Amino acid sequence: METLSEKMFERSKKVIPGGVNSPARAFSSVKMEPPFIKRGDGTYIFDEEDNRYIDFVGSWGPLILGHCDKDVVDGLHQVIKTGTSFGAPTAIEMKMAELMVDSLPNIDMVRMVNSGTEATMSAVRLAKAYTKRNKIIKFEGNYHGHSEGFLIKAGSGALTHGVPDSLGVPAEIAKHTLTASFNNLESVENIFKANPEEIAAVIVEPVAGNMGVIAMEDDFAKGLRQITDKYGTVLIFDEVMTGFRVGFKGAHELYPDIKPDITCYGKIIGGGLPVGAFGGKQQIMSLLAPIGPVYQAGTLSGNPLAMRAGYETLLKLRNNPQIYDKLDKLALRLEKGIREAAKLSDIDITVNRVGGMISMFFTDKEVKNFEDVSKADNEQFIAYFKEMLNSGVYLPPSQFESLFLNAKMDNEHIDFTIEKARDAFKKLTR
Ligand SMILES: Cc1ncc(COP(=O)(O)O)c(C=O)c1O
Ligand SMILES: N[C@H](C=O)CCC(=O)O
Repeated sequence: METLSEKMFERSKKVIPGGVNSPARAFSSVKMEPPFIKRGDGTYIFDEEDNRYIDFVGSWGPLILGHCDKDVVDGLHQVIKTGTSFGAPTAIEMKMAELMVDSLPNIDMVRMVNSGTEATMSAVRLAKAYTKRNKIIKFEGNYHGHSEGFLIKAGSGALTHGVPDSLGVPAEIAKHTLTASFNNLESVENIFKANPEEIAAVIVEPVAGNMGVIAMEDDFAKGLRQITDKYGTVLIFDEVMTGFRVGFKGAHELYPDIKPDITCYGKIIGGGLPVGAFGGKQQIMSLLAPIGPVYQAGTLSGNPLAMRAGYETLLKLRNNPQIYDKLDKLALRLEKGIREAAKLSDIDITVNRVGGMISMFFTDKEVKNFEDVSKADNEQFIAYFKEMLNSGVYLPPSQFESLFLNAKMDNEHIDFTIEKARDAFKKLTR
């Protein structure tokens, strides 16, 4: 018999391309149909049939406090009674910007937008204006949203669905995006040598999460700063995923000596509502309209609901730094448990982890860049994913994505997941 989710998917597909509003959630990557999610509660989500899953997707990163955190929900209730949007300056935008500027090194000013895509797109425009150059360097397998200049050898859904170069991106635009290999400084140096006066920005996910989790190696990070300084190029950290996730100060905590010129945010800073932001040095940010010549705008930018949800989330994270220790410990427990479980069944896996971000590749090789990622066995992943889902563990439907732990999780959730992984691995070997 057809499930409610199957019925809804059929219905949605008639009116929404592919039945989804973002390809990553279509589940075609794992050759199945997605459950429709009805509600969330703490660490769990429930589908239309009321099946309960431990949620390791967390809306793809924003829900570090889990679903329906009381402070976030209370804050939203207060806001909603007083109006949802004004298209005018508000106190909560000011407080949110102050909180970010006070908390984060390297951010003198910040501009709010509505998505990570808008943040990275605007950051690059700013870098191009600042340097009066047209080209950027991005890394193979890194994902910076879906604006034209970024859909070149991109990660996430673009990678999972095998369309790294989207149709509709004109060659004249694509030619300004040069791609280098992550954790391979030589590949960056070669591009600079060939285009010494042309590179406006290098944009990087400091901990890549969109080809699975891969951290920048220290020398690579240092080298990026040195080479961008040498050529007068803007260094952009895309912390849409890692911001307030791998530590309260995001990647700044992992690479304290590397000071990016612009940093992009999204996900966690909206507490589950649509948001993005980019910030950096005053001399660069001052180029933005209305004080400067770089136009950037948004009807709903800084809207009170997203700002309040984000503000409550950041306040809670700032006031409870033990959350990060907890996430780290839980993720370590998961990492060890998964490794042991795979070993029991002689399954080759490599687990990469940074704090509460973790991913697992079906390969026995070290995974340091996109080339390594592409050697992982996808058929095995698909079989594993299905087993886990059927056992009540909701993982991202691609091994090229990160799992996200949340603050409502505890050892019990992790041990349950490990037990289910052990069963799944056993079935893979049969
Ligand atoms: C690192 C990174 N940058 C940018 C984006 C784009 O953000 P959004 O989906 O909010 O447009 C994402 C996620 O989608 C991301 O993970
Ligand atoms: N990997 C993407 C963002 O981090 C997944 C979210 C999406 O594009 O729907």
